[in-house]
Amino acid sequence: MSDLQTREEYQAIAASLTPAATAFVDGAFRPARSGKTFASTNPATGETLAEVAACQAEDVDFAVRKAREAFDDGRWRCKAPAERKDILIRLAKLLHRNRHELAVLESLDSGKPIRDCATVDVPDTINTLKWHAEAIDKLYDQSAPVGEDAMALIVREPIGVAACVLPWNFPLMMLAWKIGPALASGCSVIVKPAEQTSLSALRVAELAMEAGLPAGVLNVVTGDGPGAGEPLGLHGDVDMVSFTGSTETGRRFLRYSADSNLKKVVLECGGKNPAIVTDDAEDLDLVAEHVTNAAFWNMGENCSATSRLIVHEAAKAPLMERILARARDWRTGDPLDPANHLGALVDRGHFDKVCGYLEHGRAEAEVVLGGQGADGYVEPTIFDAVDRESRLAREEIFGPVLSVITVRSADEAVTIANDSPYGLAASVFSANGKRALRTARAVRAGTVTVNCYGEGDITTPFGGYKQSGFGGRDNGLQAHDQYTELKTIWIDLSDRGPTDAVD
Ligand SMILES: NC(=O)C1=CN([C@@H]2O[C@H](COP(=O)(O)OP(=O)(O)OC[C@H]3O[C@@H](n4cnc5c(N)ncnc54)[C@H](OP(=O)(O)O)[C@@H]3O)[C@@H](O)[C@H]2O)C=CC1
Ligand SMILES: CCCCCC/C=C/C(=O)O
Repeated sequence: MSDLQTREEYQAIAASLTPAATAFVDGAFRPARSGKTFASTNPATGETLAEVAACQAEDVDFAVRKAREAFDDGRWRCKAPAERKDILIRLAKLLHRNRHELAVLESLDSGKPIRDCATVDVPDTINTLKWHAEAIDKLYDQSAPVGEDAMALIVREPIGVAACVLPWNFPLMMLAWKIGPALASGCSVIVKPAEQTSLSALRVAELAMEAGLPAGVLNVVTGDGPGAGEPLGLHGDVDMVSFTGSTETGRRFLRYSADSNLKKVVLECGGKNPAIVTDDAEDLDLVAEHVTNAAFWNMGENCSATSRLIVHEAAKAPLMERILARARDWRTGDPLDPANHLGALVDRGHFDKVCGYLEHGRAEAEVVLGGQGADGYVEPTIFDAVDRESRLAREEIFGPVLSVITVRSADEAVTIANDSPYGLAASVFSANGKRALRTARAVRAGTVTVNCYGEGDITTPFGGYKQSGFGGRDNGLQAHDQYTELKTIWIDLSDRGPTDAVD
């Protein structure tokens, strides 16, 4: 049964909110030392939701010190695994109890439609934390096959202080994708939310304390990239950074690491994700449903959104007819109205950027749907006859914009799909199983879905090839690799005495 409330109920929740807006460090809300703040606004109305602490290097330094103390004295990492599991499960339960409030906070702060916040973002956040919590006391270390005269243990240890730098498109979900495995691994964590969307992370940190997480283990430093993100990236006592955002900023984190302590860096960056539809694709209604969802869900503000439809000329006309029919049904408007599929884009700067692409597309390609933005909203837009070399075909737009490229063979489709600096996600639609799988293997992307579109789920690793990703994966048990080091402990079991020679 749907957990959705009515628009009026969501409005009442919104009116009752007084979101915390300072940093959260060592178990307490704290303003930035400078006293500076910045406004967090509701992109749908322009209204200021909160004045958020603008943390800078000195605040970051304090947070790192507190996170390090918490790590070193073992208040979290040395707890019995079952006890850590219980605390994180308590947190998941608290999130569930506060799910409507969290969904509204997320929608107000980001412009995302409440229907998605309530049915995808918040449930996925809860499930992610629960899943990693459940794993804590079920993961075993290993012993290497080194023979009778020794025993070699391969043990996982938490890496230390982990910095999680978040984007604004899935503030809660990306928080959970990172703090879930980081806390499960025993790390201390410092979260840097995107400046547009700090509020839900602060609420989660507060609820984590209520769940029993020791002070200093989960900290949130609010602020912008240069003010708070850069000092985190450059800090000599941060052991790793897990980043989701643009490829350009991801590159900066590699430089920060090189210029400081060679901290581990894991990047989940942009995408220009193709959906390949071959001439033998069957059930075009289903294909249309997947493509529409993949392109326009979350206003296309999704690194794994389908932004290129690469379709065989034989399947194109009937498919486009079906996609258009569906996309026309997607309503855009007030994010707090559960009837709307698309809300507002995250802020004016991003809206202007997407509108720049629309203007370019109107001049370079054929508009078959939408093509205009107004007052912070962009309706589903489809451009046909897109030149594969054009900006529409190559650049990440991060809006509800689908570019259609027509091909004459599956090989041509794969060549175009791979002709991108990105390699995050792709989908292939073909009724011929062999061809579908061959194509899936030929596309260079971290996730390829066959005859469907999806992001996978918590059990499957998520990340990209090429400039879409670096250094590791979110989700799945593989996510724990980000936040752990492997240690080999070698024990001599031989009869050799201490004076026996070793060759
Ligand atoms: N892969 C993905 O999921 C995402 C991709 N993008 C893409 O990136 C484009 C730009 O969006 P934008 O918000 O600027 O994304 P960014 O990659 O710049 O932001 C992601 C995170 O990095 C932080 N950051 C920004 N600059 C720096 C810096 N110099 N040093 C350290 N940290 C920094 C941001 O902080 P702050 O925002 O507070 O400045 C935010 O927390 C979008 O249009 C979209 O194409 C955006 C978001 C997510
Ligand atoms: C229902 C799962 C949606 C996952 C979206 C993942 C996107 C990540 C990103 O844009 O960074």
